[in-house]
Amino acid sequence: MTHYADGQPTGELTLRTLAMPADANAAGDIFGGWVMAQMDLACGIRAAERAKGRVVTAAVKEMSFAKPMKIGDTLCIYTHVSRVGRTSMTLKVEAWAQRYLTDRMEKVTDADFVMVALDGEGRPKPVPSA
Ligand SMILES: CC(=O)SCCNC(=O)CCNC(=O)[C@H](O)C(C)(C)COP(=O)(O)OP(=O)(O)OC[C@H]1O[C@@H](n2cnc3c(N)ncnc32)[C@H](O)[C@@H]1OP(=O)(O)O
Repeated sequence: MTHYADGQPTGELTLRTLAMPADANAAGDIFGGWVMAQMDLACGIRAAERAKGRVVTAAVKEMSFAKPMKIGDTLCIYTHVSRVGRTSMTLKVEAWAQRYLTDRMEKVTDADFVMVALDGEGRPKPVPSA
């Protein structure tokens, strides 16, 4: 049974992937930029589904890393669309590490991402009603 060390994740599980040696420094710690990139990918998936079309990342709000991610951990990204504006969507994003070969889940970081719906020419367009 999965053991969550930092409360329960918020939102839907949107992306899972494995942290590999190429994503780490010499000490085996995973680069923060790699974790951020996976969070961005998850937001792209979730926001495009909500917008029913092309989206782009407009802003990432404050982010700090509470715990390290290590080679072999499975990164689990949870997303929740917390606000829909005219053309923008705010997503609450949480990154959790499932520790290597265990059922222990620890929260690594979280942030708010602002995604904007775009038309074919790359201009902001209204997000359709759900
Ligand atoms: C540089 C890179 O490659 S970063 C990686 C990928 N990201 C990008 O390429 C995005 C580059 N940026 C852009 O294309 C543009 O700035 C856009 C599309 C995000 C916004 O275009 P703008 O002409 O500023 O559009 P506009 O002012 O109408 O804003 C659109 C929406 O985004 C919101 N928004 C724009 N910038 C921000 C921001 N920094 N923080 C929060 N919301 C923002 C606006 O509030 C608006 O929301 P609403 O329609 O729900 O009220």
